[in-house]
Amino acid sequence: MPAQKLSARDDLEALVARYDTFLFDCDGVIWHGSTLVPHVQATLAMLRQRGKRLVFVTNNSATSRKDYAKKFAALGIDAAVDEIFSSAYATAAYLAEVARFPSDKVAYVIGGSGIRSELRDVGIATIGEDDTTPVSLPTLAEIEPNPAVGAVVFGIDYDITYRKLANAHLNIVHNPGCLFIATNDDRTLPGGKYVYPGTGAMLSSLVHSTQRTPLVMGKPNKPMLDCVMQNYHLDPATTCMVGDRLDTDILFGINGGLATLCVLTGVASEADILDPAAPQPTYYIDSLGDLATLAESESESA
Ligand SMILES: O=C(O)[C@H](O)[C@H](O)COP(=O)(O)O
Ligand SMILES: [Mg+2]
Repeated sequence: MPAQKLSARDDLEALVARYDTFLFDCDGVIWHGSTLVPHVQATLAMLRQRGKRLVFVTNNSATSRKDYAKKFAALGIDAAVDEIFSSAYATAAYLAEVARFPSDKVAYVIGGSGIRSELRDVGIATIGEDDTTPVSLPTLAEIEPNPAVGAVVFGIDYDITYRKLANAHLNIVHNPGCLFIATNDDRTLPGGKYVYPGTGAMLSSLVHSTQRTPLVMGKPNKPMLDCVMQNYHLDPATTCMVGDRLDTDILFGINGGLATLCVLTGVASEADILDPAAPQPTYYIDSLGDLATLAESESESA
C-alpha cells in the first residue's frame, strides 16, 4: 500500500483524531543534535493538550533516559523519564532480565555515558571507557582478553579508538560465551545539514574482524519493541510511530503492527518513500512541525 502524503489541515486533523498514542523517534524528527526541528515544540504541546500519550523511542545510546529528560526540559519540551526509551535502556533491560547477566562479570563498552549509566542502574559494571591511548605495534602486546568480560556492548562512540576495538575484538573472540550486543546499527546519523557515519558504520569494523554477528537491541528489532510494548501496553490499532528512517523507525512500527508516519527532516527523502521496495509508511509529511498549525486553529476557535 503506497504511503499517503499529509499536507491539508483536514488530513492532519484526521491523523491526530485517529491515534491516542504517538511514539516519536528523536534524531531527525524532534531534533538534530541539540537544535529542535522548527515548530516541533508547538506540535508536541498541542498533542499533550489533546490528551495524547507521547513516547520517545531513540536508537541513540549516547545519553541515558535521565539525561534525555534534562535535554528535553532544556529545549522546553515536557517529557518524563518513563516516557523515554533509548537503545541503551533496552540493552540494559535485555542483559538484566533476558540474558540474566552474571553478577561476577563485567561489560566491555564501546559507547557513551548513556550505556554505562543504564547498565550501572541495573547493577552491571562496565570497563573500557579509558581505553583511548594510542597504540603502536610494540605496545599492541599489552592488549589481552579480560576473562571478567561477559559481554561486549557497542553503541555510538564519538571517541572510538583502535585500542577499544582491539580489546572488544579479543574479548569477543577469546572469552567463551562472551555476548556481543549492539545498541543499534543505524548506518548513518542525521545531523541537519549533513548525514554522518552512524553506529552501524563503526560496528561493521568489529563484525568484519571477529566474523561474529551482534544481537542488535534498537529499532527495528524485537528487544526495543518488547521493551516499549510491555511498558506501555500499547494498542497497535490506536498507536502511530513517527520516524525519519525507513529501515529502523518505519520497519519498527510495521513489525509492531502500528501505523507509521515518516518525516522528511532526517534521513529518508520522498524518493526513498516512493521506492516500492522500501518499507512503506502509512503516511508521510514534510516535518512533524507541520502539525503545529492545528494548535493555531485551536487558539483561534478558543
Ligand atoms: O548512528 C546512530 O546511532 C543513529 O543515527 C542515531 O542513534 C539515531 O537516533 P534516532 O534517530 O533513533 O533518535
Ligand atoms: Mg531518527
